Amino acid sequence: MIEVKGLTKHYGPTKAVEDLTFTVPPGQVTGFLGPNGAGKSTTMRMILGLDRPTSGTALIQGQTYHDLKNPLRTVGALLDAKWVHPNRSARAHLEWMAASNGIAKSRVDEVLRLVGLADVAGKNAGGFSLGMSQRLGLAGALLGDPPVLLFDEPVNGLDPEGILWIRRFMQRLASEGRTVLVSSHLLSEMAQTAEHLVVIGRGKLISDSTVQQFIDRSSESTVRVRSPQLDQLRSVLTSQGLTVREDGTALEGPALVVVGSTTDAIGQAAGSNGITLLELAAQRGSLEEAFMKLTGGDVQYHGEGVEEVMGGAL
Ligand SMILES: Nc1ncnc2c1ncn2[C@@H]1O[C@H](COP(=O)(O)OP(=O)(O)OP(=O)(O)O)[C@@H](O)[C@H]1O
Repeated sequence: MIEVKGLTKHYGPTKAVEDLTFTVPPGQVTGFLGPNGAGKSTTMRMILGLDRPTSGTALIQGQTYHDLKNPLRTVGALLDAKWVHPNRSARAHLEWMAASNGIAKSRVDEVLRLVGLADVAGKNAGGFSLGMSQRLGLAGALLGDPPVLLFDEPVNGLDPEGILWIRRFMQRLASEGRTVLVSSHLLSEMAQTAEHLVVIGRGKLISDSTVQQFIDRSSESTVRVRSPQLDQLRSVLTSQGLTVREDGTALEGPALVVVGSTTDAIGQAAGSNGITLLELAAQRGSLEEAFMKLTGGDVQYHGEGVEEVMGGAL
């Protein structure tokens, strides 16, 4: 379990992380989501004792990182896959890590097998593709068989096969009862990977819920309706207290968009008032819209490029 309480980090005038409080429970993948510059890496670095908080605390299994007696046996992390020594083989790299942390050499072959690198264990890690480097990073994180794992943007730059592999691997680690925190700026990716979602923007907590709750709460459900008696239908619906908008995008003729109702309720209301319906369709806001709506005001890089940053991300 990871417990973050009032965590704050200021770099001069930059408030990278501001009073963050959330808990990462074991047994499920928790997505840590936010646009670029939201403060995800800074938060993870503070959890791992690599950055000192301005205030607040981050506990791993009830202790700060610095108080852990056997850090590698308690928490594993994948922050930057390319930090391995370029002239070392994958096995030599892991053996060096194991030796400096009092971990048995036999564990090295175990983790190489776990991440599917057993066949290339003797090859220079410097020549590894990004996907293989990520696997080696994972092997390093798993050396101490830790109950807590942190991954910072692990699928960045990977091909679809690599993404699928990492996603399944994280889910497997969680199903073994481990605490898995994985950061991403991709809501669509997190929706397929995580069960629990902590969303931040500009260093502040925006949402802490299940992925489904986040989607349900933030993406607006509407019903689109067409009728030859549109004015009559509008007054019936507004008299029931519903919010009704014109649908300007309709090619087939005028249509209404009704907020906060269901196709059943609207169909009944139309029927009991003798109104003919030509179309009655439930519409769900997309995940992308939900994320934009919630973090839109919190995107750090306004102005030029924001379309690219967000559009490319989602
Ligand atoms: N060492 C530092 N010195 C000054 N400012 C920093 C430092 N590290 C991070 N920041 C600033 O803190 C903010 C949060 O950065 P951080 O890297 O944690 O965000 P992030 O959500 O991980 O984004 P990304 O996905 O782009 O890495 C940004 O404004 C960043 O410029």
